[in-house]
Amino acid sequence: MAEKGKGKVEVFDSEEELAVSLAKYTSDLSSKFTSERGAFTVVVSGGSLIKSLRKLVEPPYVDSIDWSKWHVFWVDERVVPKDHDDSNYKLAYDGFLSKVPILPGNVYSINDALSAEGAADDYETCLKHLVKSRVITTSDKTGFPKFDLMLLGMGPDGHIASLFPGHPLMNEKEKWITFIKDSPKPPLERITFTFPVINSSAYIALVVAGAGKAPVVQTALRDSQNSEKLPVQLVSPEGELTWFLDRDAASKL
Ligand SMILES: O=C(O)[C@H](O)[C@@H](O)[C@H](O)[C@H](O)COP(=O)(O)O
Repeated sequence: MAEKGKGKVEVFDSEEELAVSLAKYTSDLSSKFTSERGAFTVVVSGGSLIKSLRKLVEPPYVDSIDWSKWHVFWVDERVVPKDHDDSNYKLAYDGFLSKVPILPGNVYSINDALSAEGAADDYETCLKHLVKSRVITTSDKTGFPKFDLMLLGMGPDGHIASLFPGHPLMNEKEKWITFIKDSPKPPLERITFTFPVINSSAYIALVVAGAGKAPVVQTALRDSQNSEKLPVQLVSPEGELTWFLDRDAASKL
């Protein structure tokens, strides 16, 4: 099922099948970017996405992917110590990163000794260095950093990253990374990529499973008339957008 302007929509009978297909998609893009430019920049969210990446750490992908070329980033991170249960770094490390030979120096986690403002600035500075050294490419169109692949979850309210419905951060046009101190989803303090960076991506996968998200999937993919757009409706990458939905999440389409 293809939806003009809203990306490609893939619906799977189960979350298990979704996870199998997501692993193949990610592995294919890893091969493409690794051979084209010797690096693969991958941005992950927190939440249930990490569990849906579980097939990547199993054969055949665990052995066939050239993990040494991966550079891993977080689209959003909670401002907590890295060993805290709320940390998106810890979630990804425990469920994914600790199981594959990605170089520790290629894992770009938040500086957890800083305030939210400080951590956002520090992360943006880190990205600027990586753009300079061409690990991260730049969009010719927007001048913002262009990541090879963003793997994003979506909340039941339609938020992506830490960009929440109706929040002024949705309108940030200049900063690459910003911070929030009044997140409606706990914990309160987070840093997040902004829309200009998210939408400069070469590939974005929106990974959504479960019946609880069916109403917002319906709004995002069927109802373009609502005047105030949800964050997920503003995801519109320069490159390709693919929705990975399980049957429950797609049940209202
Ligand atoms: O820090 C976070 O909360 C996550 O990074 C967030 O952006 C996540 O992707 C969505 O909230 C969806 O989370 P679920 O998949 O768990 O609903």
